[in-house]
Amino acid sequence: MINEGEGGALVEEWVELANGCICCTVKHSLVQALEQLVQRKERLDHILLETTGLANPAPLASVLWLDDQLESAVRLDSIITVVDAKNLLFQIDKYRHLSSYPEAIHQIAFADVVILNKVDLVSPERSGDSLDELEKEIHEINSLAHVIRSVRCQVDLSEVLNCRAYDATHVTRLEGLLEEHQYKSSQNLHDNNVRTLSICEPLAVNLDKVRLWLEEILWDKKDGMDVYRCKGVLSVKHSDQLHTLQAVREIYEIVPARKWRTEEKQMNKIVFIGHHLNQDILQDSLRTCTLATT
Ligand SMILES: Nc1nc2c(ncn2[C@@H]2O[C@H](COP(=O)(O)OP(=O)(O)OP(=O)(O)O)[C@@H](O)[C@H]2O)c(=O)[nH]1
Repeated sequence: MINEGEGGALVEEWVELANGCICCTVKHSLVQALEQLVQRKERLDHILLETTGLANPAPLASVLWLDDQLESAVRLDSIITVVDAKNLLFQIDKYRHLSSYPEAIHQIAFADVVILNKVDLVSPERSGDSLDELEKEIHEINSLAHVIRSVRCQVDLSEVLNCRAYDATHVTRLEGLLEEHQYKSSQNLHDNNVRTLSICEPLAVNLDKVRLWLEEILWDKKDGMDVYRCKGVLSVKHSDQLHTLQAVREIYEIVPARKWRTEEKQMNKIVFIGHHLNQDILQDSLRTCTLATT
């Protein structure tokens, strides 16, 4: 980190972490280092953490999100993935018939914002290579991601900072995402691809049952399903509150966010991003959470 010291001199400061990749071995010391940094600075607006191009964002996202729940001074705002528009299709095509996925796919799947960069290198005339096609590919993996096209990553900062993507009480944004998802996802991929799908249930659910249901999916990988992220709104029995649901890998959070409005149709709507997702199993098993406890 480079700062202005006394008399305008530039001062370099280092926070040293034990040798290791921040996405796995040193994640806890990273959080401590971030907290120290915040305490030492008078004013720090944002921290941008750039991982290596081969990092899987999941462990880091989980640990920062968890830390946020522990009321740390540092909170996870959003995951931003920069995609090379020239090479994206090549990367995606490589995995189509494989059972494992390159990190490029994980990084799109976990992203809240995707910066589709180097758009100047994509020719709009070539069929199958247009920017719309690229956006469609991204949304088939993750229809909740906000895609911004750019050249040399020149983007409006308001689109990438203060997104509050993990803020359970920021319901307006979440509802907007769930609404947009309907138009973006084509739902025509095979079940074993990394993709987004959504389920709806009009009847109110039993909260304890939903927790067990979710834990079976996220922790036990019910029927081989592997969920990366999950977002949704819940209509909970005996509650006048709209509840929000968020999950990153095994960690999830369900919180009351606001009162249902009288004109609103109360329902459960949940979007899953992951692979081997089975819409029928998810839909049917959620329905059992609406039944009375026996
Ligand atoms: N035409 C064009 N070139 C770009 C754009 N963005 C970056 N470049 C060039 O692409 C080359 C590689 O840069 P990046 O893709 O940013 O490199 P990177 O993968 O982030 O590299 P590391 O940070 O070292 O991992 C450089 O020569 C950049 O000038 C863009 O939008 N359009």
